[in-house]
Amino acid sequence: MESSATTSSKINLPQGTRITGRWNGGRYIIQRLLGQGANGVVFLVKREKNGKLYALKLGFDTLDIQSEINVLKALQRQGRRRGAAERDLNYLVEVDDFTFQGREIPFYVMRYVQGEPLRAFLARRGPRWLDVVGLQLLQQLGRLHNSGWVFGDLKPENVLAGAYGEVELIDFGGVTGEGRSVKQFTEWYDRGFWSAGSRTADPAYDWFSFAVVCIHLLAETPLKKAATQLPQTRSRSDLLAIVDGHETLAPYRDWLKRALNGEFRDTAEACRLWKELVADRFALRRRSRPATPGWIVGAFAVSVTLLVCALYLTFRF
Ligand SMILES: Nc1ncnc2c1ncn2[C@@H]1O[C@H](COP(=O)(O)OP(=O)(O)OP(=O)(O)O)[C@@H](O)[C@H]1O
Repeated sequence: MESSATTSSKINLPQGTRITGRWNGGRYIIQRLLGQGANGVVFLVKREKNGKLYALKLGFDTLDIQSEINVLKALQRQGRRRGAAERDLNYLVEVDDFTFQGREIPFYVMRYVQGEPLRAFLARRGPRWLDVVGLQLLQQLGRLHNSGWVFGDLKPENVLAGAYGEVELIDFGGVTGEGRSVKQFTEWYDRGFWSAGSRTADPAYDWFSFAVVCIHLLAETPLKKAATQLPQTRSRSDLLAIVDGHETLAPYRDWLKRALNGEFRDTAEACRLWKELVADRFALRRRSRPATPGWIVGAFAVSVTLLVCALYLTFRF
């Protein structure tokens, strides 16, 4: 049995602690705790060699963290073969063990993603930003799907959004090869939980989770209610009814229904249709803008400019 003093969930490493890799000798100084999940604890660290900031994840369970590392390595290998952007190839920095109180604790170092969880981001910036972050997220999923992977555990906590709505997926613990059984999932976003299909990894599994993420972000109360029903009465039609019945979801209605029913040809089509709905909404807003008092226009201008920049960047890349 594992001693509780040395499980990484119990490790309370203060700022300034140096983590030295047993095999590669990489040295990292802890700056602060970034977060803690089921599989590990993540610190913001500074690499001694170059003074750069990274995120370092110490694993609670050797097998779980090893499977995460295997996926990240495989993604990197595939990316290299396909000539992926340098930035994507540099996500995983290094893998090693840290000796703490006589025990080896596996860790890996990854790019530090500066951003805030999706829910906090939308709460602060407004729900309209879902247009931008949604597209970015679908594009990221598309890249994974093109390489034969499915993200699996898609939920708002696993998406970090930056100042311009650029998004990054974190926590690759649920990433599963297409055709295999999804490794890690969270009830609400899981197709099986809603008796809406299998837990076999396919791109449609991620579209479904993405749709539930949107419902969660824009219509949380009815989702909560539907999710607490008995398993035998809970179904995909509950989600479709929420999509039909809630005005906040109206702009995304057709798209969400297709996602819940797994009706896209592929993720590229899901992206294209999302782009179209965003463009339609943007055009409609421009046409129907009422005459607004000058001071509101002024106050609003900054956030609109940011949103327009983000839309522009999103469509360009
Ligand atoms: N690359 C990163 N950059 C910045 N913050 C990160 C990064 N990776 C993880 N985090 C932070 O650490 C938290 C925990 O990380 P992660 O989700 O990978 O752990 P986990 O144990 O797999 O979680 P879960 O319980 O969701 O499976 C995240 O919610 C996030 O706030």
